[in-house]
Amino acid sequence: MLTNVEHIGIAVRDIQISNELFSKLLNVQPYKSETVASEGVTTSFFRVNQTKIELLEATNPDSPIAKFLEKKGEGVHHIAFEVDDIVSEINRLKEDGFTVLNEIPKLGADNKLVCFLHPKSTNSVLIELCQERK
Ligand SMILES: CC[C@H](C(=O)O)C(=O)SCCNC(=O)CCNC(=O)[C@H](O)C(C)(C)COP(=O)(O)OP(=O)(O)OC[C@H]1O[C@@H](n2cnc3c(N)ncnc32)[C@H](O)[C@@H]1OP(=O)(O)O
Ligand SMILES: [Co+2]
Repeated sequence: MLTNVEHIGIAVRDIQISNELFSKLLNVQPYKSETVASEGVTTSFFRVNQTKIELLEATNPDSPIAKFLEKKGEGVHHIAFEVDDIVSEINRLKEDGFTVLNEIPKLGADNKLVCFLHPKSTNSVLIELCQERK
């Protein structure tokens, strides 16, 4: 079951500049900055009531964020949903015809296990599923 929008991922060129912009916009400071080497990203997280904004800067040219920036520029990159049981959600979504990019959940930021659905199977919106790591 997808329970809520866990975060909205936004691709940015310079996370320091964007941290300042979003701190002003949201009137709150980021509560965390974290590099996820396996994804080639540095992130910062802002809490906005029950959801979060995740800013993402590429740490190398092969990063998905670098490719996204090249192709589409800065902007909304993905929507992440919280799930109670990521493995059963992966199985359900596969059965329902969605393309799961990593069938084995991987370590995400902010103490989550994550997977992604290919945008080609979700009306061109990159979807991430996140389960809190126990
Ligand atoms: C895990 C840490 C953190 C967290 O929250 O915990 C993160 O969120 S990390 C976020 C970065 N990691 C990822 O995005 C992993 C999943 N993404 C991928 O595997 C790729 O980026 C993929 C498959 C979505 C796209 O790969 P690539 O860019 O190499 O392929 P194409 O250029 O051929 O794109 C295929 C097709 O998809 C469109 N596209 C690409 N990215 C997006 C996007 N973010 N939203 C919507 N659509 C996207 C791209 O334009 C192509 O469409 P086409 O019509 O052919 O142009
Ligand atoms: Co994310």
